[in-house]
Amino acid sequence: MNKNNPIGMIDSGVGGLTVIKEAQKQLPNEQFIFIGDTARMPYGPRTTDEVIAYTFQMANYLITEKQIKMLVIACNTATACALTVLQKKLTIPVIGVIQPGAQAAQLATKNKTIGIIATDGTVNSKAYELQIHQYGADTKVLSQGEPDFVQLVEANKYQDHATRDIVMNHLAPFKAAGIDTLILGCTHFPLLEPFIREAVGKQITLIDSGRETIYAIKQCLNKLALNSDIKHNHDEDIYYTTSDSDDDTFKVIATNWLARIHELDVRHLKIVDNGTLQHLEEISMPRLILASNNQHKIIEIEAILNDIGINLTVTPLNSLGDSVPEIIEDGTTFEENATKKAMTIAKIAPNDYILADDSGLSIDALNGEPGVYSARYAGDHDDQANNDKVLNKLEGITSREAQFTSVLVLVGPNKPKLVATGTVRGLITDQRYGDNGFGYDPLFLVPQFDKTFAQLTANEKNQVSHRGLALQELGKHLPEWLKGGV
Ligand SMILES: O=c1[nH]c(=O)c2ncn([C@@H]3O[C@H](COP(=O)(O)OP(=O)(O)OP(=O)(O)O)[C@@H](O)[C@H]3O)c2[nH]1
Ligand SMILES: [Mg+2]
Repeated sequence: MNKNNPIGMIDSGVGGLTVIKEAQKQLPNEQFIFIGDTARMPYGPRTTDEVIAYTFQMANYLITEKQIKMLVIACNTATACALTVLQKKLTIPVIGVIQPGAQAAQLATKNKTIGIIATDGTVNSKAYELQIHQYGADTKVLSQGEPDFVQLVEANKYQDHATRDIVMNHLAPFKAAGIDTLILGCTHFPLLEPFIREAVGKQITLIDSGRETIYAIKQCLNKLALNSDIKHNHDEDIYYTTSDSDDDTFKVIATNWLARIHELDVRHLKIVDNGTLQHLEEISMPRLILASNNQHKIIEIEAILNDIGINLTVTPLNSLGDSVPEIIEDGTTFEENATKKAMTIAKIAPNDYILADDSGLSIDALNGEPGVYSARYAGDHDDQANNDKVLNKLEGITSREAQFTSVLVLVGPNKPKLVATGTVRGLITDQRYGDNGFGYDPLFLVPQFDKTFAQLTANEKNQVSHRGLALQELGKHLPEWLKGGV
């Protein structure tokens, strides 16, 4: 499991945003991908089987499409119904909100009397009681279902005056009940915290289960050495909803509640008949990052991919901005270097496909030189000096045979690396011919055309070049590779 992969978080709707908000504050290095199942909320009145099924669907999407390293169920009802089942079936760690909230409440209570407000589903499951009693069997627990609170928050009425009156009314019994600690046992409820606080009084400790869950996430990351070592900017977090794409209530609440400077990346997931979740654009267009700083190569690769019908959005490396680390090409083979390029970029873009090319010219009479040193044979990417060095070294030598090699390495989320090689044989001329192409192109004569690469059009070069052949080879294995996983 790659520790730089994102953490998935799921909820029935906007409630989990209270957990995300705390997580964004306390875990600056992690990237979060959130799903709010707004199309099927509220979960409170649903059957256990339904909640388990929905929770699995979201978990499956996040695991297969987003390669999450950990799942947080930021919903009390879903935790009560599905946590144990998910923990058994999934291979990644799964964390719920109930145990951390129960533990914090047990630590906070002095008079051993704890109140809980939650959805009916959570209250009926008795999940909090069970947990609380694990830490102290004699603690008195008073639970109250508050399904209306969820609806008020989801309808973006959590700051309304009328909502305040409802909260004051509903929570009045707790004042008389002698509790000293109240668990907000639904992740929607922290949005109502000011009203809840007013209703129960200052002396009562409010436990926000979601906030307590952050400690559990931290502990788990530490224990499994899964802390991301890249500082993810939380503006990269993605928020999915399952309701209609033109319903922007979620975005309004999320923008207001999370108060982030950049516009939130809110996307829509379609629920397909069999319960699978799909993001249509993401399905048709996975991103392919070309891990190369060589613009000539990028242009060639884009043109060839287009030619052979590989329909992916190609992202050049330089569009990733400052986050791209330096890649030291100290391998002894083209494959080693190409792998290094691909893996370095995969670390900063774990959810994308990455294609790297390492290539070079190998001259028979020079024992394969310049080979992996092609880019820096005489001077670093100094084509003029590199060409001169080749011509000088071959002066008086009649054997002019040479070969270009391109080794491509493709990596992708949860995929083994795919390697494809292309080679083209030719002759080194005694002077430069032609102006097209780059690198050693003016010295590399292709017998079939009796022209150097630099005298061929881009299209002609791509038909026979090492890079063109390597990409054709890659294309052959691509459909199978895209289907498979590690
Ligand atoms: O005349 C050429 N026609 C080609 O078609 C070609 N392909 C590779 N080369 C040479 O080999 C080096 C690769 O080195 P290389 O794989 O490290 O690439 P690079 O450093 O240029 O870019 P990057 O992909 O590493 O960012 C390049 O710089 C060139 O000198 C070529 N020369
Ligand atoms: Mg290079």
